[in-house]
Amino acid sequence: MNLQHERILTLCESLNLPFVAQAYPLAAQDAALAETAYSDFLEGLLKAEAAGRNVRKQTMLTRLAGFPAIKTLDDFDYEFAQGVKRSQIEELAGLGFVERNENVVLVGPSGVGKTHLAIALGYRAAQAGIKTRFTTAADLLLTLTTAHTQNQLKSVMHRAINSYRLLIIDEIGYLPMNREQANLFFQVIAARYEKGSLIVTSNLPFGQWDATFAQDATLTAALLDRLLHHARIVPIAGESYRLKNQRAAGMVKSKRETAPAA
Ligand SMILES: Nc1ncnc2c1ncn2[C@@H]1O[C@H](COP(=O)(O)OP(=O)(O)OP(=O)(O)O)[C@@H](O)[C@H]1O
Repeated sequence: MNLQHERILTLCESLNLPFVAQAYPLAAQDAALAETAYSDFLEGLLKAEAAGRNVRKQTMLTRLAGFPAIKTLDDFDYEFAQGVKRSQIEELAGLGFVERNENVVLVGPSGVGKTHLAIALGYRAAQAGIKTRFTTAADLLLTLTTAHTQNQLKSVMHRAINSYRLLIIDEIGYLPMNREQANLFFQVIAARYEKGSLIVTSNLPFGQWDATFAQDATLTAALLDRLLHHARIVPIAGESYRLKNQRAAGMVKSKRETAPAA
């Protein structure tokens, strides 16, 4: 414990300053060579600690979000996605909608980039320090029905739904729900209403949502009312990006080619 280096490392550990501990030997050497002012040296070390903590938090929030893959807005091809306005997506990327507890609804056929955009916005949020969670409608329902049968709905609603500032629910519309599932889903939307942001994706136009929600037109109307009251809707049209290469190689026909002649 006689070496100053060891004493500094011990102090950094007890004061929880891991990034100062990491940065200081080189920073001290550089400062001695450059005859840096003591205050600049200290500021540099504190900046290293702040930057290190920020990266650690971003990594933790990205892991916590449970994205199935990382997709970014830089990877998104706006030329391909029909109807998506770059200006609208860039405005959403500013994350003001999360501050205002508003929702984003991405609607369009399979493969047009709804999940890609939802993840990209969620990733932005996690990078900005916002507690975010990605789930599919099917996984969410499984969690909720299990909690319901185990009489733990309240605590699971808090842990899996309300504790996140941004909740992404992917693929609404692919699985028809029974009445109990539709009720549970309604509770999620109602619990988040004006309290936290949602990004949802669906392949179904809103007029067909009752087909998913147990054919219950009243419940579907109440759900859409809450979801869409403060929402930005992003309609996406066009062909599936997944089949882009096959179409280009002539292995799959485009929608235009398969449409009946007018
Ligand atoms: N405009 C685009 N630019 C770049 N990649 C895209 C674009 N659209 C889709 N992709 C890619 O194509 C694949 C399918 O897209 P995605 O899963 O986002 O589609 P989706 O609309 O959610 O479809 P589904 O309803 O079937 O889930 C992903 O790998 C995604 O990154």
